[in-house]
Amino acid sequence: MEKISENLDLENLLRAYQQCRKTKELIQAAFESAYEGIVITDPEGVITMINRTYVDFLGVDVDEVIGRHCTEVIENTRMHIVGKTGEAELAQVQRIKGGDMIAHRIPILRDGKVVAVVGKVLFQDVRELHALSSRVLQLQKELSYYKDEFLKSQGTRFSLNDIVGTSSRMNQAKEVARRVAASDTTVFIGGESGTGKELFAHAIHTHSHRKRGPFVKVNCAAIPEQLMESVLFGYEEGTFTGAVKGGRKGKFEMAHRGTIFLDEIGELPLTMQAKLLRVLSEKEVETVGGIHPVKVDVRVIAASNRDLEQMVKRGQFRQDLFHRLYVVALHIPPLRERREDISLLAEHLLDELIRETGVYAEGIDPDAMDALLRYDWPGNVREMKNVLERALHLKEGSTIRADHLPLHVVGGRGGEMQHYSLRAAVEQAEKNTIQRVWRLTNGDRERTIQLLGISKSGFYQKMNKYNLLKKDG
Ligand SMILES: Nc1ncnc2c1ncn2[C@@H]1O[C@H](COP(=O)(O)OP(=O)(O)OP(=O)(O)O)[C@@H](O)[C@H]1O
Repeated sequence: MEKISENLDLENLLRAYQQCRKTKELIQAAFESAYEGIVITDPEGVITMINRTYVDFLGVDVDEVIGRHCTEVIENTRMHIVGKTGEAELAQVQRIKGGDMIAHRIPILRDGKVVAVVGKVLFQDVRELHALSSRVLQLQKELSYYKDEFLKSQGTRFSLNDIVGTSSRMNQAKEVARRVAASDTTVFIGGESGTGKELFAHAIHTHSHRKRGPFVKVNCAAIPEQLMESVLFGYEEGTFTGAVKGGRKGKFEMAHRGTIFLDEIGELPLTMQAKLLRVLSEKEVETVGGIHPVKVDVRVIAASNRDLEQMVKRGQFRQDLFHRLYVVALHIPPLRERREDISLLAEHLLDELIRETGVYAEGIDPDAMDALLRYDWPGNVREMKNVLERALHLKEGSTIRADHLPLHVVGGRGGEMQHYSLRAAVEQAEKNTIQRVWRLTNGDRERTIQLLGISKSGFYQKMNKYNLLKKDG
């Protein structure tokens, strides 16, 4: 009986020993293959183990260093100190072989007493850490750049907050846009050219539940009639000469789970209007040359600066499509009907232009602002942006002045129709030129007369006429 239990004990012991050996081998392998340098000492600092990474780095042999005190092998080590204090030292900078290392020193405690100290050199040099962290920063920058580009390509760049304007008409339009954004209704945006219809379409998409989906813009006026169907609905491979291999997705499919913005919808030919109506009612598209219709989940926003109602009356626009599109109609008022927004817009656009062009301007002087406020802006916000861009490049000083603005903008003062008068335009040009040369020569009369190529008497006559002597002389 005793013999049997002795055998069993021995067998258990053997199994436990084998298990221990296996574990030790695993630990050894992990220890040796570690990228960091690892050293283990006893509480006094005598090295008991050291891995290959560390000895290779130190340029010593393992056998040479085992049993030696850590201070004899490793510069600036504190393993023996941690052995005494029993307190871990983490992420400490330790200079070894002329480089700054990051070191961890961890005491191993048993029954409250230090039995060993494990030291780890995490990076071979702090510079590596710096390099790594600057690489991470670089990658973060790249990531945010690509995120931004992605959002731009998805068209989700503008929100209602980016639409400048605090006039009651503009606030009303923004409020309607905010309300319709939440639903999936088709929206028609009307308004003169350059009033910000596209901006509103973007903002509605951004405020809708489709914001993570694509925003696809189609300029109906820019697509040749014969290509329109394949551009909007796509085509199958081999449908026509020049067709891309594998076919091509149409704009509707591209906008799946997002928004399609049909700009200048008034320019859509009648044949295409019928096809568009079908897509809107069936929610599926038929690709050119395709057999089966494709289901699409798309919200439609359409815009036009033309009076669609009039077009319906004249038989140029389908009545049924008109009603489909006019579920909600949003009208963006022209700038001349919300003059309160002009100065805010001008300042906003100038800031935007400074960022875009890199040309700096301090601001717009009161005279120039006065001209902007009086002008009728037939081209609306887009025209204002063009006028300011031109002024930004023309200006010699730091602010935008009236004489940097086009004649028809400045000439608009003092009467609605004045800018149509040739005499007024010529006079304005004369005045601007004299003023500019006068400033350029710092008020040097002789030089001004010479540069303008006029007589002395002619000069005084014009200076008086335009009231320039009192102002500048
Ligand atoms: N309220 C606004 N705030 C800031 N920028 C604006 C505003 N309205 C228009 N813009 C800017 O003016 C320019 C023209 O706007 P947008 O293209 O949206 O006009 P649109 O009505 O769609 O013109 P079109 O009918 O010619 O297509 C753009 O650069 C746009 O960013």
